This record gives sequence, C-alpha cells and structure tokens, in this order.
Amino acid sequence: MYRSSNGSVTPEKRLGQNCIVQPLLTDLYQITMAYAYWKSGKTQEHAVFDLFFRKNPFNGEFTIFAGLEECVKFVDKFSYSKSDIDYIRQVLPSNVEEEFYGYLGNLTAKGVSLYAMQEGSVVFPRIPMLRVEGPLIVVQLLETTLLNLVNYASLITTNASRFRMAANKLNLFEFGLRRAQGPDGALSASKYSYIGGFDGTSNVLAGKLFNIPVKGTHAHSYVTSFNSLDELTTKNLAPSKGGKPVDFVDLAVSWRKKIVSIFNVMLSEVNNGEFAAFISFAIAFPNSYLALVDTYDVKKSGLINFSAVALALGDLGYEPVGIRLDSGDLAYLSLVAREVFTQISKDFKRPSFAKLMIMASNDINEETILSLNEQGHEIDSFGIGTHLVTCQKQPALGGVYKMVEINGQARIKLSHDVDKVTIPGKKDAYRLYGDNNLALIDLLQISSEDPPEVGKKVLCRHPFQESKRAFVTPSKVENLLQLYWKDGKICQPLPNMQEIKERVVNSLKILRPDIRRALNPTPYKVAVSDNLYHYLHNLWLENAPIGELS
Ligand SMILES: Nc1ncnc2c1ncn2[C@@H]1O[C@H](COP(=O)(O)OP(=O)(O)OP(=O)(O)O)[C@@H](O)[C@H]1O
Ligand SMILES: O=P(O)(O)OC[C@H]1O[C@H](OP(=O)(O)OP(=O)(O)O)[C@H](O)[C@@H]1O
Ligand SMILES: O=C(O)c1cccnc1
Ligand SMILES: [Mg+2]
Repeated sequence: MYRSSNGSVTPEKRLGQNCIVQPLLTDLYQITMAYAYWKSGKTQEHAVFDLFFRKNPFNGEFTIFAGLEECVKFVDKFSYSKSDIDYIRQVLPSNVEEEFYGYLGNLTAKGVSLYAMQEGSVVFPRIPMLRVEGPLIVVQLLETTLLNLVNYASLITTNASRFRMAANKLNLFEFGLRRAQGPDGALSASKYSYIGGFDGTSNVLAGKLFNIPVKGTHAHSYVTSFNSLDELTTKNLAPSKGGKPVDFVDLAVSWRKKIVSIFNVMLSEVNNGEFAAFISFAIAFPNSYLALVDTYDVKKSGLINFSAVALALGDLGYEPVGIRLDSGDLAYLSLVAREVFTQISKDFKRPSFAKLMIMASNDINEETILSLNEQGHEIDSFGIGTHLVTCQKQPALGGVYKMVEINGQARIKLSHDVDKVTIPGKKDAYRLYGDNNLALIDLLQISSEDPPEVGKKVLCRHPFQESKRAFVTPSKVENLLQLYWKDGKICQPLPNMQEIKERVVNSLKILRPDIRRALNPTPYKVAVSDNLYHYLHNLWLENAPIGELS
C-alpha cells in the first residue's frame, strides 16, 4: 500500500507515497464539476482556495499540522491514467463529450502553486494550512484528496502530541493496529503518532515502511496457553557469557520458593501455567524478558512468577526488562510492583531490579494519564491503542477547502453561523512573537499588503467582533505560508519524519503553557489586519442585501 522510502516494496513512480493516494481518491462531484467547468469554458480561470479548520480538536486550543509531504507528492504526480479515464467514462453520463476525456487525460497540476505551513507546526482556526492557486479545474479536483491527507494526519498528530504532553518524559508506544480505521488508517495512525511524539509502534509494517522503532510484549493468550511446568519441553538456558546450559526451570522454581514469603502468599495460590509461560518466554528472549502479569492475579501470582524468573535470569547474567499491567487500578498496581521490586533488589542485592520497567495498557486516554499523574504511580511506559488511533474524543478534524478568490475577485461564503463565514481574498499569514520567543497572535492580511515588521506597531483585529482589537509590536515576524510547489516543481526540500517530529516539539514551545494545557486552555488569538477587516465586512454586506420583513 505504501512504498518504503527506499522504494524496496515495489518500484513505482510515486516513491515513498501511499499508492492509494491518486486522483480517483476523490468525491465524484469533483469530476462532475470538472466537466461542467470545461463545458462552460471556465477551466483556466485563476482560483485561490484556502484549506483551514474552524475549531481546534479535543477541547484544545492548538492543532499540529501534518500531511504536507503527502499533499506535495500528490500534486506532483497528479495525472489520470488510461484506466482512470476509462473508469470515469463509465461513471459519467453518456452525454459527456469524448473530447473532455482527452482533456482530462492530459491534465496535470503544473499550473498550480501550493503554499503551506511547515509540517509539524502549531496551527490555529481560520489560518490556512494550505493555500492552493491555479486553474480552477485542477484546484477544484484537488479538494477532497488534500482534505483527506491533511485532516486525519493533523488530528492524530495533535492527539499524539497531547498524550506526549500528559506523559511528559515517559515512553509511549502505539498499540492501535487492531482498533484502527482499517489497514490504511492504521498505517497513518502509526506514522503520525510517531511524528506527534510516540516512541514506537507495535505495527510491524509501519516500522518497515516508515523506519519507526517497533516494540511489543506478549498477549494473555501466551500465558493461558500453558497449564503446568510439565508442558515445558525446553528447560535449559546457557549463561549470557556462554558456558554450560543450566536447568532454568529448576533455578526459577527454587527462586519462587525463596521469595513467596515476601508476598505473604501460599505457593498453592500462585498459578503454575503462568509460571511456565514466563519461564518459556524468558528462555526464548533472555535479553529482553518482559512479562504480562495480570492474567490471573497481579499480587498473588503475576509479580511472584515474574520475579522468580527474573531472578533466575539474573543468576545467568541476563538483565530482565520488566512487566506490563493491562487491567485493574494501574496506579495502585504499579506502586505495588515497584515496592516488590525495590524489596527484592535490597534483599537479594540486585540493584537493577528496583528500576525494572513497568508498562501500563488498557483503554488509556489522555485523561487517564493526567489522573494517574495526580494519584502518583510508578509506570515508566504506556501502550496505547483505541483512544489514540480512533481519536475517540474527537474522531475528525473539520478541515475545509474554500474558494476565496476567482480571477482576482474575492469570494465569500456566507452563513447564518458567523463561525462559518469564510475570510475572502488571497491572504498571507504571519505569526507575531513577543519577547521570550512566545507567539502572541497569528495575523491574516490581504496578500498585497506589506508584511508586518519587527518593532513596528500593527493593528490586529478580531475578524468578526468590532470591539476586539489590539496593537502588537512584534519582536519577531514569521511568514507562515511557504511556497512548496510551483511550475511543476517541488520548490523546497521536504523534511524527513525525524525533522517533522522535532518540529512538533519545538513548535509547541512557542505557545504559552496556558494555551497548551489540557483543561480549559486559553484560546490563542487569530486576527485580521485592519484592511482585511474592512474588505471582509464590505464584501459581506455586498453579498447580503437588506431584506424586507413582512
Ligand atoms: N488509577 C487509575 N486511575 C484512573 N483510571 C484508571 C486507573 N487504573 C485504570 N484506569 C482505567 O480504568 C479503566 C478500567 O477498565 P475496566 O473497567 O475494563 O477494568 P479492567 O481492570 O480492565 O477489568 P478487566 O479485568 O475486566 O479487564 C481503563 O480505562 C483504565 O485505563
Ligand atoms: O486498550 P488499548 O488502548 O486499545 O490498547 C491495546 C490493547 O490491546 C490489547 O488487548 P485487547 O484490548 O485486544 O484485549 P483485552 O482488552 O482483553 O486485553 C492490549 O492488551 C491492550 O489492552
Ligand atoms: O505488544 C504488546 O504488548 C501489544 C501490542 C498490541 C496490542 N496490545 C499489546
Ligand atoms: Mg483492551
């Protein structure tokens, strides 16, 4: 589906791009409009569209823009194959003139210019993430695919960045493949979760295609597949530095007898199937032994079996990794586990035992992590699936693609809902910074206006509320919309995933903490210039004639 960045999956012209991304990945109405534009001689009219959203997701006050690389590659390769044209001929009505298909067959996006925010940067409502200019027919045909490429990518990247902030420096692993929106949604989820701040994924194909670290433990089924120690066929394990293999089962059994008293548990209460499972897993992976300890009873069985096997591994010079908790009160159980590990570490002089990794999973969301932080816990890493990949708290970003100018004339889309009125005209976007390198406000201007200057006062106005305005004297001005594609060429190098990941981290740092916080964050200000304010409101009045009540 995706080709790996070194092209090793299949040699293909759209290298490194998801091959589902192609011009037919669109809504039928784009193609019917294309024919009607063609019939009306409008194909070459010069159009400008903005791609933006109106509300930040997850009750937050920021969004991370992602998906740009895929957008640029899509525009770069935009063309209909012969079989695409044959298919379009089948679905359009029979009165469509044959000449149109010839025209479509030769269509490319060479006449299009694509301006965009930097991938991985923070973005805000109404500020275009993309500005697409060019022949009306092409710019229209790009709509659905561009929205598809930006909306989920930005949503999941934002979600992942929120988990990252909640978890602070703890490790985060994406475990969502089984719950994701189909195979393609799953791959996007793994890729953009990593960009948004996760440390790895359990999704092996995503690891291969995107060079993301792959990680994993084992499932409950591995534990329940064993019933007793008699089932163990492989019993021996050689010390880590080499030498004669020893009976590892005997060694673990003797440790379990020794430690069971620490837990105040009778040996008969400790599950033998689980013990056999842990022993066999340790024999298979002596250097990376990590066990899922909640199948039967964490305190009375899982921790005892895990510790006995881990101590036996230690005798042979191996360093066990840790445990995973997948049910129950994760804060409490992590504290219990840490206490046990610390006790064993002291009693048996195993310093590294105190630092064993405690991983938690089970329906974890951002709030769970924030709540665990408040309660106090000893978890070192989280495995997160459902809530991350499905973005359960808000399953879609409402990014839209709106015409703002045609043939040099501004266009406005009116609505009873003020939030849905578009800001007309071809615009530039600037980020104005205060001292401390913190962003103060994003400002939209008509493109023909001079850019704001450092140290020079500029009037920033709320786009719709007349009384809301402020002067800002920026100490830094950032031009947010950069040219990425023009005259059939990619105009600047696209950053790799690692660079985008770093940009997410750095971009969030320009926001005041109260804008970033999870609960009731302060909105970031988005403004228009005084000129744009008047332009917008005049056009609004022009397009909304005074009615008469009767
Ligand atoms: N200390 C905690 N504070 C807040 N939420 C927690 C805490 N511990 C666990 N949770 C969350 O509470 C939910 C518990 O899930 P659930 O009710 O299915 O119980 P369970 O322990 O998984 O039971 P089962 O044994 O049936 O799997 C999960 O979403 C989990 O992430
Ligand atoms: O909970 P999530 O955030 O989606 O993370 C992934 C989950 O997938 C696995 O089990 P699965 O849910 O398949 O089975 P279980 O709930 O019975 O453990 C794993 O043990 C996690 O619980
Ligand atoms: O490796 C794991 O522990 C894992 C992977 C996917 C889903 N749940 C857990
Ligand atoms: Mg589960």
